[in-house]
Amino acid sequence: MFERLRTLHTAVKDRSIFDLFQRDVSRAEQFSIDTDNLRFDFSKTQIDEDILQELGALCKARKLDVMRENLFSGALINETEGRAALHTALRNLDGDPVYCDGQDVMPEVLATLERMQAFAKSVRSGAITGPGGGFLDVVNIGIGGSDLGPAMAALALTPYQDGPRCHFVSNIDGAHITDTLHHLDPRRTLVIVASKSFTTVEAIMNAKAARDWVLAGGGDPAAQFVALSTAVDKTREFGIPSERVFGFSDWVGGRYSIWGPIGLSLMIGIGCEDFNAFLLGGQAMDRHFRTTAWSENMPVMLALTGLWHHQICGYPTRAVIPYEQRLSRLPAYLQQLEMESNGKSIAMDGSDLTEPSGPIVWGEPGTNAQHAFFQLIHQGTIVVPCEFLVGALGHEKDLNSHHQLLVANCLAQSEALMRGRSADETRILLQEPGLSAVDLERQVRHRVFEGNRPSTTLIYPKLTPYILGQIIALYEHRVFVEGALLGLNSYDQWGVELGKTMATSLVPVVAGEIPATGKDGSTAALVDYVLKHRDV
Ligand SMILES: O=P(O)(O)OC[C@H]1O[C@](O)(CO)[C@@H](O)[C@@H]1O
Repeated sequence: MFERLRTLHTAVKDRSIFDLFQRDVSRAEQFSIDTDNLRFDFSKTQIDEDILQELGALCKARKLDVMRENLFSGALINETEGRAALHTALRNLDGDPVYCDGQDVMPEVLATLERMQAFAKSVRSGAITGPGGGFLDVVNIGIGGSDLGPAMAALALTPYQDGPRCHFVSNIDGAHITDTLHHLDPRRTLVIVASKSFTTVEAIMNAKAARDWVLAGGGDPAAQFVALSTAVDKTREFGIPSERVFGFSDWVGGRYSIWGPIGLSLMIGIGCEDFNAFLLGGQAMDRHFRTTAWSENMPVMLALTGLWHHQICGYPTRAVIPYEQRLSRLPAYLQQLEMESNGKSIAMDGSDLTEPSGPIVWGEPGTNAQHAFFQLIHQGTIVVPCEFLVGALGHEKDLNSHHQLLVANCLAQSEALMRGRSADETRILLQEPGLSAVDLERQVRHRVFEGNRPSTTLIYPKLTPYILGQIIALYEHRVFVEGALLGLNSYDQWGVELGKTMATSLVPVVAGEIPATGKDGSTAALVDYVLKHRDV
């Protein structure tokens, strides 16, 4: 499918990216995309005009415009589950009709949003309280898409946090809920049980533990529990009153759900106005994605740059490095968004995928990452394309020099990765009296940077709710484009099922209730180890 692109890659792979800038003074402008004060710069890559043309031809051949329209218009693009993928409707604040199965989904979306707003306002104002008084803390219990989105965004938007403190419990490891609830007041804590299916064992088990904690502390679960789910019958069984349940439809995928009820903790933390700004940012990116030609379309170019590096150049992973401490959960969020969506080996039509699926995505915030794994990124034998994110301004006005140093570091990394440092340049730096020629040469070899390592930079004015909304929607659409070009379904996740089933069957084995009969030698020996060490 990508033969012509591979031929182009072979032709250009050894040329100097840095030289491309010498030859074309407009390269930075030409290979950057702006929308609504966000800039995506992909000029520090090997992509040139010919490659762009070919990538554009690929979009055309794959009928990306038709598929894009299917996404927005509620077609059942999640074919293996017979569902639409309509998360964009959750931020369609104008309420223009969006039809799914012949029904306009917008009246219900907007009504739920209004209910969420009324509830969030009452919690924030103290009109709704726990038995001990106004809520001081909100604990969101959920995992995967029912955790990563609000947890990532609540941290990202800390400067806007002016409501009760938000906490997130996801792991089945009892340490997570224990350490979270430890300092909280069981009579003044609001517990939000977030689970699309309301069957996920981690969410339900932690919710039960939280309920026990509330009861033991003299609280009242009926007044302190809220559920966010598509499974209203199951929330009822759990004992959560229907007026405290915020439902959504199955056309919202877990990892795309932060825009609706799953975002309730965020809404309570930052307030309705800022949450609205977050939705507006997402909506602005939707409009841009839906209406802009490929060559000027930010999500498309982000996806195509990723496709160029992974599927064509063969770089197995991509590092996401936000120079923004508050985006430290973004890499984890993107790992679910990208790898759960596009980590597939079967195409939509049931055939084997003929091209590599989506890449491994990983990362940490800068500058910390520089002092950890950047050695490998600069001098290792594996090329890791880096995706930098940075804001022109920080929120800490009195620490402006910190921010300048942060930005300088971000720009320095992408420059250093591209330019490298030659042996001659290194030799000059190392010259010192008394250093023998042999020692000098030995040192030089270790200190040379071959450079020519690609990176992109997403730069924004300042991390506001609106900008965060733009960024998250940008990445969502990038996943859609990559999935569409590969011909796979980005909206199911069957690959997470097997491990869940096996865990269920192993519970009585690990509890020592039944023997490990039929298990492989390694699993049986590990169970044996656990049973022997249980009382230590
Ligand atoms: O919201 P739920 O139904 O509890 O699911 C949580 C997460 O589990 C997954 O199904 C994967 O196991 C994710 O797709 C989802 O976000």
